Amino acid sequence: MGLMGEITSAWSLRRLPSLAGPLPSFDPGSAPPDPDALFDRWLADAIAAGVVEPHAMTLSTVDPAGRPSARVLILKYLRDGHWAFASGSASRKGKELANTPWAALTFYWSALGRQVRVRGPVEIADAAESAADFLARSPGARGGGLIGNQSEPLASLAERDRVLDEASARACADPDLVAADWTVYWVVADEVEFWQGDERRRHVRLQYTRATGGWHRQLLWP
Ligand SMILES: Cc1cc2nc3c(=O)[nH]c(=O)nc-3n(C[C@H](O)[C@H](O)[C@H](O)COP(=O)(O)O)c2cc1C
Repeated sequence: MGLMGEITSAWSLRRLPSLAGPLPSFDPGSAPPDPDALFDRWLADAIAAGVVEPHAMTLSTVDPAGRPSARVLILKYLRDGHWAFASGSASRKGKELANTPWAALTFYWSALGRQVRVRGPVEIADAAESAADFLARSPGARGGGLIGNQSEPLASLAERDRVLDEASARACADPDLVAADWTVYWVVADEVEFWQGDERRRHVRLQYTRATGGWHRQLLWP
């Protein structure tokens, strides 16, 4: 092991507070029967608490050997237990999902001490839905998507800027141009867990699992 950084030393890390609060309480008895409704309520609370990018979430996927990788993405849609994000299918995540169409999503809103975990199989939206999502993006974001080589090695930042400028100009010139590999992915949740942290470590975990005709609710040990 090399020299440790001052802040990343075990001593310093232990001194950084976590779940210090004050944190809101969560009464699982008042939770709605449907996890989408509870997520909607918690997202509204996160926005009201001033959480920056409350719709950012960690997407976890696995490679063919079962090795996980994770990265942050934006939640694009939530409909009827289906959670969507958008990305290029040629990216690392796209390749991993093509091989193993399962994913986990994790939200964390530190101001509220709340975490939401979602897991399920992944379905690919039809081409029209992915195209509509792409066309709703800003010209700059469409330019990035048009390049279509996310996760590939890059020679230099100058090359990034040159190719991005050229692609953004194409996106501006043709507002109907759609990136060939742009894909909306739907995680069909079979599990959604709501975790409310507590300063005295009396955390509340409420897990919803998909059951025939609705959702089963279960408390879990924290
Ligand atoms: C706040 C935030 C939002 C992001 N949103 C997206 C997104 O919606 N789609 C996307 O493809 N990448 C997004 N990224 C970039 C990803 O984290 C990641 O770098 C990229 O998708 C490549 O991942 P991969 O190589 O595992 O495929 C976002 C990053 C951050 C920090």
